[in-house]
Amino acid sequence: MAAASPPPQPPSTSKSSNKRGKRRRPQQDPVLEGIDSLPWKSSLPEAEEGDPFSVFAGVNDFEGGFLSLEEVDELDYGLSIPQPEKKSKSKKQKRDPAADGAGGSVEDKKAVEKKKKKMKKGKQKNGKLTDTNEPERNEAGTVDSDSNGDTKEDSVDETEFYAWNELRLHPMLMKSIHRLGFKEPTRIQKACIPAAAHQGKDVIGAAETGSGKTLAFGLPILQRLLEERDKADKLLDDKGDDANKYAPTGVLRALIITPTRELAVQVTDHIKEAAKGINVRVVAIVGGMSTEKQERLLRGRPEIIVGTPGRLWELMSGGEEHLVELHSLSFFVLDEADRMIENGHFREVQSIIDMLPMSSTSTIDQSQESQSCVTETSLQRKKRQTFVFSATLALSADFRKKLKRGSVNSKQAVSADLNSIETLAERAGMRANVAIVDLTNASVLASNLSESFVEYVNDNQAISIMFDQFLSALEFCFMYFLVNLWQFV
Ligand SMILES: Nc1ncnc2c1ncn2[C@@H]1O[C@H](COP(=O)(O)OP(=O)(O)OP(=O)(O)O)[C@@H](O)[C@H]1O
Repeated sequence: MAAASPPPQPPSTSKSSNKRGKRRRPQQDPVLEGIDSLPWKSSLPEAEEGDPFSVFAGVNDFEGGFLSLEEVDELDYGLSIPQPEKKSKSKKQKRDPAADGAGGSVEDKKAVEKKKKKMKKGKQKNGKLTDTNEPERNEAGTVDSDSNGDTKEDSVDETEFYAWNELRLHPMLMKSIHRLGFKEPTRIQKACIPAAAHQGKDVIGAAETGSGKTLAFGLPILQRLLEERDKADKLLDDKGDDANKYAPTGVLRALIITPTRELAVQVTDHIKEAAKGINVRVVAIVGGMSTEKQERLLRGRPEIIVGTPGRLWELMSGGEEHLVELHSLSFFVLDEADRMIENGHFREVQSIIDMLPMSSTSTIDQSQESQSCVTETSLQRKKRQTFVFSATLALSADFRKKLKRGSVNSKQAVSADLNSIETLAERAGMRANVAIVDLTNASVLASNLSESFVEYVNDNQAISIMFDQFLSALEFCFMYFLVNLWQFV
């Protein structure tokens, strides 16, 4: 018997990294030889002998290694793969310049600038109100907000923004507005912000799509968080650590529900833009994204969450800690409430609302109903504001009366008719002194009609015309009577 030939030895790896990418193939196959002759580059770092990383990366052409089998989501798992220091010039130039950000060559930076300008132009063409400094999205569809956000403030002429003065927004928010280049508040913002931010009222706001509703509720939320921080800072000397309770951190402060994923991401980005430079975390929780990733985001304990009803309810009913600790929730917002109802999200929204801590009288019932929800005092409940925004609105004449009766009573009363914005508002515990701002075409038309009627009645000339017409009619009747007198006789 012939002696068994020794197993083929793997080639040395220390000589050339270029060899790594090549698999050994039968030399006689010309096609494969051609493929092998291509200038393959290794996607993995060169393995050193004795390097424990080699186990994963593979030390040679035969072993492969785990990491060569699949793409590793570096961002998700926090795994950083060391890159070889040397990079060929041609590879650099091929990279997407927009992905490079701050680093990169001068050419790259120029390309980024060009791309940004192009994007801005495209957006402005889309009409409606335009955001002059709209941020770029990251791979998750949200905006990377940096901590300073100071881009344009230095060159801002503040007098151009005087229209915002009457809204008395926090200086940090005014900085954001300067940066965004919004010279004046939109009508819905002008009407809603004073009631929501300074009078602490609930708000029902209705205005057409693209009218600036997001900031109409977004700015009051940020305003309150900033005011609380200022207060806590002032009290720090007197009260020490106790001052922190005026500005609780690490708890959910605002829950915003939107009917679609796209809208949730859009609202998140918009609020993030306004919150740039303010240490407030805003996170989108929507269907279609990995649950693990969202759970990770929630572990960061963001103050503001924008989400779609389905995914939010899935996490809440599963007892997700950050989402069920609602004792410090100060804002509950239903955005595009009309679409929420149309899209058949009613049950989920209703379930979420039922998790919210309610009035002091119902606190016990409520805590029994929703197992994992932390209860609160009536004082805290008073502090929660409810905002309902919509593009259309139809409220019944006795809406305020219904609210006065209270959400606890109405809970049973409305259960039969679930399908209306009113019902959602009532159920969410909206207060009777709610500010109702209806700027929809229907309401504008109605008010215009009544105005013209009032004008007509008050106008002397119009009255005299009516009187003349009345006399002519009387005259006509009299003549008719005379002409036909013989018949009467
Ligand atoms: N005061 C303002 N001045 C100029 N542009 C503004 C102002 N407020 C908001 N915008 C811009 O107007 C656009 C529309 O705003 P927003 O998305 O809030 O409207 P919306 O009423 O919520 O619309 P939708 O019903 O589609 O959600 C956005 O690009 C936003 O950046």
